[in-house]
Amino acid sequence: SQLPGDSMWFGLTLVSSAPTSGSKRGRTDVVMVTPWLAPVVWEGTFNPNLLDSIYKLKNIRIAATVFAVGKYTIFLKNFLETAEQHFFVGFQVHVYVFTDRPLDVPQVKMSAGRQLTVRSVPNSQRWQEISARRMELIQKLIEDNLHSYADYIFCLDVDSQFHGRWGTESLGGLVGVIHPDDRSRFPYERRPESRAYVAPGEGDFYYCGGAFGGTLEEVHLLTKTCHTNFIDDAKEGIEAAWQEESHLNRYMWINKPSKVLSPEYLWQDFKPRNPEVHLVRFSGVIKNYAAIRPNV
Ligand SMILES: CC(=O)N[C@H]1[C@@H](OP(=O)(O)OP(=O)(O)OC[C@H]2O[C@@H](n3ccc(=O)[nH]c3=O)[C@H](O)[C@@H]2O)O[C@H](CO)[C@H](O)[C@@H]1O
Ligand SMILES: [Mn+2]
Repeated sequence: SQLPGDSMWFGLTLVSSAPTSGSKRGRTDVVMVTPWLAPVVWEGTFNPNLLDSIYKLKNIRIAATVFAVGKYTIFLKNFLETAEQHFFVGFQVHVYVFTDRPLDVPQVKMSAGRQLTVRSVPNSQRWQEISARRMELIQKLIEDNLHSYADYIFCLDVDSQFHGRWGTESLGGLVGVIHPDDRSRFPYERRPESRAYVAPGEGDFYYCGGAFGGTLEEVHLLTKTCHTNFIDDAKEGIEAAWQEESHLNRYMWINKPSKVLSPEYLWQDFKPRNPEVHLVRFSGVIKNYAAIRPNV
């Protein structure tokens, strides 16, 4: 069977007229590849139909984790409904909702091939702990034989919604999302005592804690390492500036992601769209921190 491609891509055009400026598939205004040769995914740099047809043949299964502890259950409905519209549409998707309020998980109609599982987790009096503990629980989920049910996994913040396609173009071994804020505004953990330490001048991108993924093996190693380092830090009385996000950034500095997703994959609703962002696919919703978090 023939794959829906763009024949211009094949043959000698690779040499003479590489599809960059002006073409559907290429951008000159943004970085499209990292210095370690991982693609950076932007709208206009890939052919969605071609990618889908490749992965359809592989019959892939995608797991997604989302945590809704305490009042954060209010975000679930919108998250799940928009995921139905935009997240790996047409593929096998298994969403794992972690919550302390299973009765508050809304009934959202899911298409064939898609399902939802609720897992109970304890509450906590500190949002920092709720956020950080995700690493341990994702690690355990993968260890609990997730290999029988999924090939790839994405771990997402619940206080967010989909607006545009998030699909096969995002697949890779280890996948990070570039934070929408200027890196200088989001410092890495700078205390050398912390296992999340990133020295001045180090760091490639500042990655989001609110979205990452990859193969089960890679995400298992990431979550296990971040969890262990977070706990070992805690034993010495230190908590990284942005909890597990700091540890994730340290991890991805040492272990380079094989694919990097542009800030299209986690924008913020309160933030005006930057000109290089042609499409917001997923974004954090505006929230009243004081009203929904258990502590300030
Ligand atoms: C967009 C983004 O990259 N956000 C990251 C950022 O802040 P955020 O301000 O986005 O953190 P947040 O309040 O959304 O907490 C992260 C996540 O933890 C869960 N949660 C949190 C509190 C609570 O009471 N109940 C609950 O369920 C929920 O899934 C939430 O989405 O920094 C955090 C670490 O400090 C995390 O790394 C977040 O992923
Ligand atoms: Mn969030």
